Amino acid sequence: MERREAEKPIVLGNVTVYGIDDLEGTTSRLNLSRLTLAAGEWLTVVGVNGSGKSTLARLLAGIEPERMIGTLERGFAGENSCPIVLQQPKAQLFGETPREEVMFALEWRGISAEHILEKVDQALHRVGLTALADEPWDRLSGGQQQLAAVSAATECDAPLLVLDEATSMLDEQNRDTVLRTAREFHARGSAVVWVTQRLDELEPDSRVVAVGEGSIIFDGTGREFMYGSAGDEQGEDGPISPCLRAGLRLPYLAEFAIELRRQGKIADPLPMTDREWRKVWESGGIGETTK
Ligand SMILES: Nc1ncnc2c1ncn2[C@@H]1O[C@H](COP(=O)(O)OP(=O)(O)OP(=O)(O)O)[C@@H](O)[C@H]1O
Repeated sequence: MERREAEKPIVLGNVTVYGIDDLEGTTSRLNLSRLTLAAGEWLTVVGVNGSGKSTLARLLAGIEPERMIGTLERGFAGENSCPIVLQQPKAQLFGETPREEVMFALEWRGISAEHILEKVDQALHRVGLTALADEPWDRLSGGQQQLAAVSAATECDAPLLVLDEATSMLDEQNRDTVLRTAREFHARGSAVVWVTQRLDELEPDSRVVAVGEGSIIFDGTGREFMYGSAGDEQGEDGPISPCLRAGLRLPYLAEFAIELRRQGKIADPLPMTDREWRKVWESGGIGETTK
């Protein structure tokens, strides 16, 4: 790909994705006027069940549904569709076992035969699947299949990786492993689309898009999504949280931060991370807390 093309964003313009029989009707699965994704960006997509997250994630990965109108410029992602980890991993697995799955990914990446076996072992070890490497899929749990799919997808050398609720079947430890693996992939310069229902996975300064009833209802930082900003509709206690507008429940600690702000005990920017909360406790919970 030419250098200039590799720097262009993905752009979705005036996109509507229709449901099964309603191309002539008024309902749609997704309807947005414009959304861009820059090379190397990390984008978290949130929203309630059925809001359109997966439809959006697939589009960003380059998988165009049949009943779609609008434009999809692939920019830095190029013409090929990108690796995507689906909520139900079994639908996407090519190989018969975790080892085969990762091996195919490495072959696709063009890794030479002499290095492949060692790299497959390392990849499976990273996600804790060494002992299950040669087991057929029906002897693995849904979560273990999800780990194999993540392991294969992150071994690819792609400009974009899409993970659609890739931790939905995982316990806390494996969820951390997958999040870390995705962050390492991102640190190598690729863009990542991370679809989640778990608001504790949001980073304060990272971009979040919220989807509601097929529309983009928020596009800003994680902190703005949680706590609102000056430009948002104001309630009695400050800005109304876009998280609530998206129909999602605020995490307990976020509710607590808003209550402390209401009581005048802490000020914006409200804390989100463990480190920021620690500063609140250390400062006695009053005044400028997160800077
Ligand atoms: N293949 C399809 N054909 C027609 N409609 C579909 C198809 N897949 C999904 N839908 C509908 O499109 C809407 C958005 O679905 P989508 O899977 O994008 O939502 P989601 O936010 O990812 O949901 P969840 O969190 O439950 O996975 C839903 O109303 C769903 O019923």
